[in-house]
Amino acid sequence: MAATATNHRVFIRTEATPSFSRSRSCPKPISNHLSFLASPPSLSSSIQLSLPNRRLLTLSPHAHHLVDSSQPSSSSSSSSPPPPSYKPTILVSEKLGNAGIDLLRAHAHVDCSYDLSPQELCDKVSSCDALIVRSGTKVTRQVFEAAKGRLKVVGRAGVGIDNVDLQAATEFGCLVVNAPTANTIAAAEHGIALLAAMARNVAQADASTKAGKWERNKYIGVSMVGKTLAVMGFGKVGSEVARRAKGLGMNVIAHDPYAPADRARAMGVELVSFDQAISTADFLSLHMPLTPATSKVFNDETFTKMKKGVRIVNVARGGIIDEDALVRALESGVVAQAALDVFMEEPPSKDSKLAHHPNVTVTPHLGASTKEAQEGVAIEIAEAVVGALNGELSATAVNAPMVPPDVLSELSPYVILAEKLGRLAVQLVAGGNGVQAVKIVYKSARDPDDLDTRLLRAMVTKGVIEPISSAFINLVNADYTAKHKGLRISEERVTVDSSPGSPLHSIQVKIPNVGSKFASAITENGEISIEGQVKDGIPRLTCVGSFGVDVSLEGNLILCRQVDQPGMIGQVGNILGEHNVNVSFMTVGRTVRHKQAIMAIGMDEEPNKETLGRIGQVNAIEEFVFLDI
Ligand SMILES: NC(=O)C1=CN([C@@H]2O[C@H](COP(=O)(O)OP(=O)(O)OC[C@H]3O[C@@H](n4cnc5c(N)ncnc54)[C@H](O)[C@@H]3O)[C@@H](O)[C@H]2O)C=CC1
Ligand SMILES: O=C(O)C(=O)COP(=O)(O)O
Repeated sequence: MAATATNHRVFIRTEATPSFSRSRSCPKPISNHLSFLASPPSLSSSIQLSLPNRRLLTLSPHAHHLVDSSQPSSSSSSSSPPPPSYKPTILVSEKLGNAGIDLLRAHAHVDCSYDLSPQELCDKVSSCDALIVRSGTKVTRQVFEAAKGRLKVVGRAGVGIDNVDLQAATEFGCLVVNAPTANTIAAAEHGIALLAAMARNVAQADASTKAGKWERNKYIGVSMVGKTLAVMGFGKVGSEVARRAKGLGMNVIAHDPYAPADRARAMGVELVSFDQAISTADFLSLHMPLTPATSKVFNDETFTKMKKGVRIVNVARGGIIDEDALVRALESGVVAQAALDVFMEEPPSKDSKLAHHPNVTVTPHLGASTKEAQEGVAIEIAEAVVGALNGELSATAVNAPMVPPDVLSELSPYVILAEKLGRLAVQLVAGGNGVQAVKIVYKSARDPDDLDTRLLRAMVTKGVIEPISSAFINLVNADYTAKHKGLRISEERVTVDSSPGSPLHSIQVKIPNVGSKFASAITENGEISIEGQVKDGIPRLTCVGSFGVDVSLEGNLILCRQVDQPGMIGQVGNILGEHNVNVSFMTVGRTVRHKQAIMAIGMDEEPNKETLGRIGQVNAIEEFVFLDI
C-alpha cells in the first residue's frame, strides 16, 4: 500500500491483492501505433494514429475507436484490428503518372477508370476506400453520400481543391489530401510561356502562318523588359513566376494579403494593395486559389480600374475572372490581350466568345502537365493516400489539423487519455443524454501557447459523442459534429507546477448541468468532473469528482463509493474473483478517514449483471457504477 497525495487529498493506492487478482505483468509502454477511429461502426473502418518518423496519423479499416495496439484488446472493446490481409481499393478517376500508380498497386487494389459520369462515379465510390482525382472530377456531396462512409480519403493529385466539396468531406469524416508542391514549377513555367506567347502573338502567328499567310505587320508584339508585372497571389506558383519575370527584366510587384512582406522583399518584389496592383500593371499574372473571396474578383468594376491595354495571364482558376466581363473588357480595349489556361467551365463551350476571341490565347488546363510534374504529383499523392490508408495523416491534409510529428509523438499517450476521459465522463451522465457542454482543462507546466490541443479536443469529443450517438468521429469531423449536435466544447489551459519535460500534467473533463449515475463524480460546482494523467506512458484516471484515485484506463472499471471501513477491497474482490473477473488494478481514495471512500477497480473482463448485482448488495457500498473504457 502506498499513500499518495493528489489534488490535496490523501488517498491510499492499493495494489490488487493476490487473493483476487492475477498480478498483471508491467503494462507495456504505449506503442507508436495507435488506432484512432474513423468510420461508421457498421462499415468497420477506422483512422489510426501512427508515429513513425515523419508520419502523423493513420486511417485504417476495421477499428472504430481508439486502441493502444500494444495492449491486449479488451473484451468490451467494440473495435477490432484490421485483418492483416485487408487491401484497400483505390479509385483513380483521372490520368496519373505511372510511378504513382505503381506505388498504389503495391498497397491496394487500384481501379483506373477515367471519364466517369457523375452517376458512374457515385456507383463506383461505394466500394472504394480512397479516390484520387485531378481537376476534372467533381467530388460533390452526392459522391460522399453515395460512398456510405466507405470513402476515407480523397487525394487531389495537384494543388487546387476547388473541385472537392470540402464541407461535405469533413461532415462525412473523409480526409482530403492534396499534392501541393510537385507541379509548382510546371505551372510557373506555363505562366511564363503564356506571358511570352501572348506578348509576341505566338499562337495567332502560328495559326496564320500554317494557314499559308505571312503577316509580319499584323503580329507585332510588345516587349516585356521594363514593363510592370503584377503577380496576384504570391504563393508557390506566383513567387516562381515573379522570380522568372525578374529574369526577363520586368518590374515585378505582387498582391497577396497573406504573403510575408520580407519574403517578397528578399526577391525584390514589392507587395502592394489590390487596387495599386491592377491600376499600375502592364501585365497581370493570376495565381490565387478559387475561394468564395476570390470568385470573380476580376469583373466589370475591377477591369475599369486597370491600365488601358493591360495583358492578363490566368494559370490559376477560371472562376476568379468574370468571363463575360473579360469579353467586354477585351472588346472595349481595356484589356489588350489575355492568355488563359483555365476556365469557369472546362472545357469551355464550343461557342465560348472568350476562348475564340482573337486577342485571347488558350490552352486546355496544361499548367501542371509536364512529364516531370505529373510523375512528381503522382508520387506525392500516392504516398499521401497510401499513408493515410495505413494510418498516417499526411502533411498535406486539407481538412484536418496538421500536427507536426514531434508534437504528435509527445502527445500520443495523451491522445488516448483524452478519448478515454471523454468516454468515461459521458458514461457518468445520468441517462447518458442531455450533454450540452463539455469543458476540457489542460494542466501543464508549459506556456499555454506551447500546447496544441486540437488533437486532444478532437479525441475528447470523440469519446463523449460516440457512446451516446450513432455518429462516428475522427480528427476530420470532430469539431463539425460537436457543433452540429449543439455540443459546446470549451477549453482551458492552466499552468501548474509540474515537470516541464512532459507536455501535460493532466487533462480534466467536466460536464456541467447534468445529473450523474454516480453522485460522487459531481464536484461542489455541480459538474461531473474526472481527471487523468499519463504515468510511464500509460493513461490513468486520477480523480473522480473530488476523490483522488489512480487506476489504469484500460478494460473495464467499477467505481464504488462506500463507507471507509476495513475489508471492502476483499469483499468486492472476492465477488469478482468468484465470477472469474480478473482485477487488474484497484485504488481507494477517500476524503475523510473512516467516512467515505471511492474504490476504483480495473478489470480485464466485463462483469455480468449478476456479479454487478452482488457488488450492489454489499452493505457498505453506497453507490457504484460500471464503466466501459
Ligand atoms: N493551371 C494549372 O494546371 C495549375 C493551377 N494551379 C493553381 O494555381 C493557384 C496557385 O497555386 P499555388 O501557388 O501552388 O498555391 P499557394 O497556396 O502556394 O498560393 C496561393 C496564394 O494565393 C494567396 N491568396 C489567397 N487569397 C488571395 C487573394 N484574395 N488575393 C491575393 N492572393 C491571395 C495565398 O495567400 C497564397 O499565397 C491555385 O489556384 C492552383 O489551383 C496550380 C498548379 C497548376
Ligand atoms: O494543381 C492544380 O491546381 C491544377 O490545376 C492542376 O490540374 P490538373 O491536375 O492538371 O488537372
